[in-house]
Amino acid sequence: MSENNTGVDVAIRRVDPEVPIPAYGHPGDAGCDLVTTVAAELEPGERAVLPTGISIALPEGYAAFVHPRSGLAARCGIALVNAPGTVDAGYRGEIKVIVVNLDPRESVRFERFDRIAQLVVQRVEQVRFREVAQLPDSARAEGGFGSTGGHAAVAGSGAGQQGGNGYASVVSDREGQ
Ligand SMILES: O=c1ccn([C@H]2C[C@H](O)[C@@H](COP(=O)(O)OP(=O)(O)OP(=O)(O)O)O2)c(=O)[nH]1
Ligand SMILES: [Mg+2]
Repeated sequence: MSENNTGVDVAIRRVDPEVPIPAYGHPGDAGCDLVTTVAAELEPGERAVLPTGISIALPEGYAAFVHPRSGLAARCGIALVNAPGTVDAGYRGEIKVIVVNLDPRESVRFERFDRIAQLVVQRVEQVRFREVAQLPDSARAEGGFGSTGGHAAVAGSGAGQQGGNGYASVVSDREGQ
């Protein structure tokens, strides 16, 4: 593990006194790994909220994002339900990681202090929304959701209700949830 002598100071408190302070694996890495402080076994399709043993105080104008680890995703099918999880600058609680086992057959076991996710700290802006009757023109305009083409075929996508872009559309009437 390399020392991080540059960058932004972030106050960290160990909720679990034995947890290692997160560190960047290599100079220039974007994320530092988070561990679980509890052992857990996830059956296929099961999810869990795992504690990391740390809380932090980010400076205003920053947020931290809890990202998946690609090795766990590729080897075991572990994903984060809410990826990337957002840690607000004002949050002083313990950072938690919402993992899910997407492997259709194998269960996955984590031991205490296994690395389960990575934390990426970034500057963020708060904006002022200024309502207008018409938005300024742009090259993309309202194109989205595959408008540039070249996407993979979806098996069975011929059936069901289709939007103008060829994707089945799911319309929810559950507003404001
Ligand atoms: O993966 C995550 C996501 C969030 N949090 C913490 C930090 C964050 O500041 C707080 C709230 O997260 P979020 O805003 O995503 O959740 P919410 O469901 O909107 O809760 P709230 O109403 O408290 O904002 O929970 C985590 O520890 N891990
Ligand atoms: Mg929120």
